[in-house]
Amino acid sequence: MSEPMKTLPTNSPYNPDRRPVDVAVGVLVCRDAEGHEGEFLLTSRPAGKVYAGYWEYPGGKLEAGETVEEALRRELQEELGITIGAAHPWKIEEMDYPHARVRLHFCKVYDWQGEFQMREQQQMAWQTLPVQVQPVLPGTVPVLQWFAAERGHAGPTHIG
Ligand SMILES: Nc1nc2c([nH]c(=O)n2[C@H]2C[C@H](O)[C@@H](COP(=O)(O)OP(=O)(O)OP(=O)(O)O)O2)c(=O)[nH]1
Repeated sequence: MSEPMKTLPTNSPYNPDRRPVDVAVGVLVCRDAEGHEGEFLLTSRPAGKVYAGYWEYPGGKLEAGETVEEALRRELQEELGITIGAAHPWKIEEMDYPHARVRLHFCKVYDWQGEFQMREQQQMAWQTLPVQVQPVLPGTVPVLQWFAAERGHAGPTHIG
């Protein structure tokens, strides 16, 4: 008699078929009068979350029925106290972490209103290449490489 087929839980890190969780990520970028892009915002992951203290772009998981832009607007209001203008879809990247498989929807944001408030006791840092804060979340590294390609930046994208 054949063995019964063993199935892994959908979210098991050992299950290659586990479904990715969609995450809306905001890349806030400053532009000069000519439209050239400069500093971008990184925030540290709050205590109590996986990868606490690692630097990333602000954002979070989509809730049921939300679009990426709606989720981003909600997350940045909740985490930073700012109201964003348009979110410009930039890149989509999947990352397979031990804790979850995520599909990251990176959007550039050029306009926002309000004072920044660290509502989750996180830290914020305006950065350019090479990024000086560390450690950087693995899912953040590709973004720095996209910036490097756009900006013709040679050499390391971050320290550490
Ligand atoms: N916010 C954000 N998350 C990222 C980035 N890169 C990256 O791999 N991730 C991963 C880390 C997490 O596994 C996931 C985001 O989940 P999260 O826990 O921060 O989202 P959330 O704010 O909705 O958290 P929670 O309500 O479930 O506590 O995406 C990034 O640049 N920004």
